[in-house]
Amino acid sequence: MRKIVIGSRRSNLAMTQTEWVIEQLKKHTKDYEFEVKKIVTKGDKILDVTLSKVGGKGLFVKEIEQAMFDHEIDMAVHSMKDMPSQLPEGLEIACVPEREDHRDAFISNDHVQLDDLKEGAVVGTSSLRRGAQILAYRPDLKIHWIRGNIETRLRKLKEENFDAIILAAAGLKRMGWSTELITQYLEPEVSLPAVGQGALAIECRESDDDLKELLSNINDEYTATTVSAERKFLSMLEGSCSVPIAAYAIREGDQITLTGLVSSSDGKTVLKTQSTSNDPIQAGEEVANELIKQGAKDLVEEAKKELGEQ
Ligand SMILES: NCc1[nH]cc(CCC(=O)O)c1CC(=O)O
Repeated sequence: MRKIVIGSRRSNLAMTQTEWVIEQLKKHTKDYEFEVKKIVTKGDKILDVTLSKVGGKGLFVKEIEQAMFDHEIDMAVHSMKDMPSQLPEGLEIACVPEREDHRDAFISNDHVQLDDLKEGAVVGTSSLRRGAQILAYRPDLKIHWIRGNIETRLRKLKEENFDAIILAAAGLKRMGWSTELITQYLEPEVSLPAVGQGALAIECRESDDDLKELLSNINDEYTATTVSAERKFLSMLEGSCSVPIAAYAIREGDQITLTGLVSSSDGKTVLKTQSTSNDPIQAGEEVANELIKQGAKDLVEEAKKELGEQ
């Protein structure tokens, strides 16, 4: 009997996601045992600055990937949206289970709806993407940065000077938190989600054929296809963790429709477009190329310059 060692970040969300994957895998096999090994990543240690300033996405996965190369662990369960678009040689996303809710969740004190927040109200988020889209929708609001895990942010909403915060609905649902906590779901028309939001990425060594076969049992075709369109879009806008970027794809029949967005942090310039194709990669390329034509790379360059100056 082979033992599969799974690396996980230590946060409650990461552990819950890892335990969920183990439960799913156990439905398909009795030939494996599973062990979870907690790994602290740089992203878990740096909590006082916005992610874009400390190096963006790779932060939550690097140490975990190293442990895979070192055979200390065999696989890892990540939030898809924390995954860089390029994986290191030798590792792969072996499966993508069914996506949880893709939407952002708006949570306010006293359950005041976004449209009803008083002028100048303060919304807490650590995401450039959420901040920019909220400002595009309600330019009068103030965005204040808030970091920490889900529990910390909910506590800060009550204890600090925030009128509302925005979190991924998926995280709250996975953790089994009451959805009554959520004042309002923000549909993609208001807040287009992060690439891969609500989906998981299960990563392992490319050479581990037995494990890959086991993992294929919990792959969800629909999620894998739509997320691949979103990630192709992301990969074509390099350096984009310094700029608000969002994408969400759906599939109807064999047609994939991808919506992509790149904007300035203040929400004043928003580039957004949509493309439909039966090939997710083509949809990703078309949306990226159209936004590049509209000036997306200039927005990325401007944002990088601003970050450098701070
Ligand atoms: N960046 C942190 C992170 N990574 C994944 C989730 C939530 C779950 C998901 O989107 O899959 C969160 C928290 C949040 O954005 O509120």
